[in-house]
Amino acid sequence: MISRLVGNVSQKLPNLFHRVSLMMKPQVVFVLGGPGAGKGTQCSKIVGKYSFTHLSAGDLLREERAREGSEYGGLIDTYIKEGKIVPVEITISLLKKAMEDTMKKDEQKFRFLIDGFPRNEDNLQGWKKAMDDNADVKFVLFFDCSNEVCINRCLERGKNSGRTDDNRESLTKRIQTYLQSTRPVIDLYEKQGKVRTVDASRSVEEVSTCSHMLSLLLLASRFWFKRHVILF
Ligand SMILES: Nc1ccn([C@H]2C[C@H](O)[C@@H](COP(=O)(O)OP(=O)(O)OP(=O)(O)O)O2)c(=O)n1
Ligand SMILES: Nc1nc2c(ncn2[C@@H]2O[C@H](COP(=O)(O)OP(=O)(O)O)[C@@H](O)[C@H]2O)c(=O)[nH]1
Ligand SMILES: [Mg+2]
Repeated sequence: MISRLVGNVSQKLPNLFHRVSLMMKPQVVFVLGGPGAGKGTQCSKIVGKYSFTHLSAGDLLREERAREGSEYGGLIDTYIKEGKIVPVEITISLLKKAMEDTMKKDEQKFRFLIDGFPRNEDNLQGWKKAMDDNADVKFVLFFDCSNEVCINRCLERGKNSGRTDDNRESLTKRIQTYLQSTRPVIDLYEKQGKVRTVDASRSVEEVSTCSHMLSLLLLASRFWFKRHVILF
């Protein structure tokens, strides 16, 4: 009986191992805050200091919009101009690919700052479905400042950014989307004790040297170790 069982298992093992592979498990910080709160600026500075890879959901969507032959270009364009959030299936596939490509190139690059995601309930559910088992969300870095500061910064940025949404009309909608859709996501993580708030109303220099933020990231880059997930 036992030998028959062992025989059966050993016959199946090569097949099983053939299909099993190990993948690095990304360690993730979500970076959230209003439009113009400084997410992109501060992420670039963090990347210069610590071993994180910065992925901006907005940048990935803009790249996809510009990619020749993209089947989603038109849809992304409309959503961005309207200040609405693109359906998560598109955003998550771009994020997943960017993470996989980064880790394939360099095994040590498993710590990610994901900026501008999850922005609404749809984003959150999409992440849970596709990524909850495949990545660890360590905390949410929340750049907090008033709507007025956000709007003024984006209008200032709009003078040179060439972005189709840095104008008053799009900004009014973006702020509304932020308040109605993104704040509830931040509140949800707050209830789980996962939000680390940074006062983003100060100067770029002051925010980037904020000791609270730096100590969190220093700890992360020293003590988050490489982990694997088994894929069948
Ligand atoms: N998860 C996301 C992130 C972004 N976007 C789209 C809608 C956003 O209005 C636009 C720009 O996002 P960015 O994060 O690049 O924009 P900002 O950095 O200016 O921040 P914010 O949109 O918070 O304004 O991209 C989206 O649909 N889904
Ligand atoms: N005062 C101040 N301005 C900032 C800060 N971070 C960014 N900015 C300015 O605000 C604008 C928006 O910054 P960005 O990083 O694109 O914000 P995001 O929309 O949150 O990604 C830029 O033009 C920056 O020059 C900050 O910490 N303090
Ligand atoms: Mg940005």
